[in-house]
Amino acid sequence: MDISLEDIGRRFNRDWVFRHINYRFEIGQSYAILGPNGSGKSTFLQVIAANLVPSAGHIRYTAADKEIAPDSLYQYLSLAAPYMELIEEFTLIEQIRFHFKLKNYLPGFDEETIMELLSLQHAKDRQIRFFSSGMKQRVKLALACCSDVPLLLLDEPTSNLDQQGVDWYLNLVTKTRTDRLVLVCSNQEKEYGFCEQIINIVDYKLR
Ligand SMILES: Nc1ncnc2c1ncn2[C@@H]1O[C@H](COP(=O)(O)OP(=O)(O)OP(=O)(O)O)[C@@H](O)[C@H]1O
Repeated sequence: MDISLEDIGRRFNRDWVFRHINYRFEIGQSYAILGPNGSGKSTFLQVIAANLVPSAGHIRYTAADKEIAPDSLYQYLSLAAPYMELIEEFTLIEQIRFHFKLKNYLPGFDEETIMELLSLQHAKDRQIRFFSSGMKQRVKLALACCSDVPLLLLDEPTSNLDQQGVDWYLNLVTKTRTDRLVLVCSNQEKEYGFCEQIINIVDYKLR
């Protein structure tokens, strides 16, 4: 999966969040999207995920030399973000089974290994709405990272995680990022230290 940004911009009403971004994201690389609160990181990620259309420019998605239409992109990506909700009424096992009806498991993972990875076997039949915010964050990250898709999008991946959770996330992402394109929106070094490339969204404001 490669993504080419051709002079893209996004505005809300008359305010440009970012403009004139020309960039190429390549498979096998991890990219950190940096910027302070409100600078446009999440908006940028939503545009890349084709959940928002760019207000200017074009995005080209290619996988195995074939162009992918933006409305098919959802099949190629997984996303973990604070604004992405789990299904609160589901039990943990129902949530996992539901997710993996829509996406395949990354090779080497299945229902059992994900449950082990989460260390939540005791909470298998508990509804998600009774989980702590840190437990929910671990579930979101495990579902996203263990899905067999070439594009992995992580927005503030360590939100609600304690130090042990941060180490758990780093271990998970190290195990699962090989041969994929990974984008991490962040303003905390601890969550993007593994990224080979850095993009500052503030470099693309009001130019
Ligand atoms: N749907 C919307 N309508 C209008 N303005 C919006 C909308 N979504 C975001 N914005 C504005 O776009 C700007 C960028 O917001 P965004 O959430 O992308 O920033 P961010 O860098 O991800 O912030 P944070 O680090 O706080 O999550 C902000 O000024 C925000 O108010």
